[in-house]
Amino acid sequence: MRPGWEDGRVPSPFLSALRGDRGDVTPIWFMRQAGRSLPEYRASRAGIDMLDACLTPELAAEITLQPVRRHGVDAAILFSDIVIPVLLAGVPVRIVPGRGPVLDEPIRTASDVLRLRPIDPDALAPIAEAVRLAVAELGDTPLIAFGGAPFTLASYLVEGGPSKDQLRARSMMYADPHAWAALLNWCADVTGAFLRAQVEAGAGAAQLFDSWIGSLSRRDYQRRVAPHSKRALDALRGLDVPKIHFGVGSGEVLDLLPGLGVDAVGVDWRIPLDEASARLGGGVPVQGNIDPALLAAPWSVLSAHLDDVLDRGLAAPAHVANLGHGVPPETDPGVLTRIVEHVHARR
Ligand SMILES: Cc1c2[nH]c(c1CCC(=O)O)Cc1[nH]c(c(CCC(=O)O)c1C)Cc1[nH]c(c(CCC(=O)O)c1C)Cc1[nH]c(c(C)c1CCC(=O)O)C2
Repeated sequence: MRPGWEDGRVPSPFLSALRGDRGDVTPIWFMRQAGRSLPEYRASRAGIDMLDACLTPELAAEITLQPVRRHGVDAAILFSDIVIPVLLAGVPVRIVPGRGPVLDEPIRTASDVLRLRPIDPDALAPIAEAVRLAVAELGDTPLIAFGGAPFTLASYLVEGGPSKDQLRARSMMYADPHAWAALLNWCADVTGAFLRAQVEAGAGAAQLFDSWIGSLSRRDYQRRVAPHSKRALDALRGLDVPKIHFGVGSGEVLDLLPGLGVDAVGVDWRIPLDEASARLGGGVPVQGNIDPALLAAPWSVLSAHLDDVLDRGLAAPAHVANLGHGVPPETDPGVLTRIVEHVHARR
């Protein structure tokens, strides 16, 4: 009998791929699959603030399930946000539609950092409950836990909102290295607690998102950021789930990422997967890297791109198909369903 079949459950192609086993079918899910591209999401969210929705377990679970029902993807990802643990640790943050997380009082000085408090584990109860509700409905489809990497979180905290090149955050790294290290440790600990709560409640895999990693030099990433990302992932110590690192613009640091202790690496659209796999040393499962810009292209153009991504993904031990970044809100959801069918039909 094949391992994993003993208990009568079908082994998940997604979890197998993260462990390095290439099955008959390439698994697929989409970053930001739960969101504005879905009419059922817009209906569920009508009149409800984004962060309130994340903290309402029944609603968060329902939104988590929507893309699985509609597209037949191989994994769900919890409907939540990277700033939820920041909010639950008592830092006022809101999400401005069309912009992203905003803080009216950014964290910029050593004394701002000193005022940050650890997260109270009880505050994570609504997250754990949302995970339990979603997992109960998902059956054999695994749920992905996620968190924001310390650098991406710190960038929002220091800048007070989204920024072009994270200059203020990168300046703090040199202007006050001690405050910087303390801030990144705090971010690692809150995001680590968020990840751990999701996995303890039943998530089957975990992904760390470092959306702003591409603004860092290799040297700064290695010395002043990567140890904190590792600290966040180390919060999952003792829990047997595969871990994925995803960063936007991470090409120059790709080879450093397996050193964080992850099982698989997500790749954005900028470098082809065969090149990414070579940079990773050839032994690491990859995830990605359909260019979101092609979602609006004619199907012949998009499907040729999908085939190219799948062919190049063969260079790695295993491949989880995904976009190179999140689903744009204006995406036609029918295109996403068609991509899932196309990827699943290829052998
Ligand atoms: C940087 C970042 C954030 N949040 C996240 C990241 C890392 C990944 C990335 O780079 O995209 C992570 C995130 N945010 C959300 C998820 C849910 C799971 C999923 O992928 O489906 C995940 C994994 C829901 C969300 N998070 C957000 C939405 C949109 C809220 C809405 O519908 O109004 C969703 C579905 C809000 C949000 N939150 C954030 C931004 C930039 C925005 C977009 C603001 C906007 O364009 O309106 C911060």
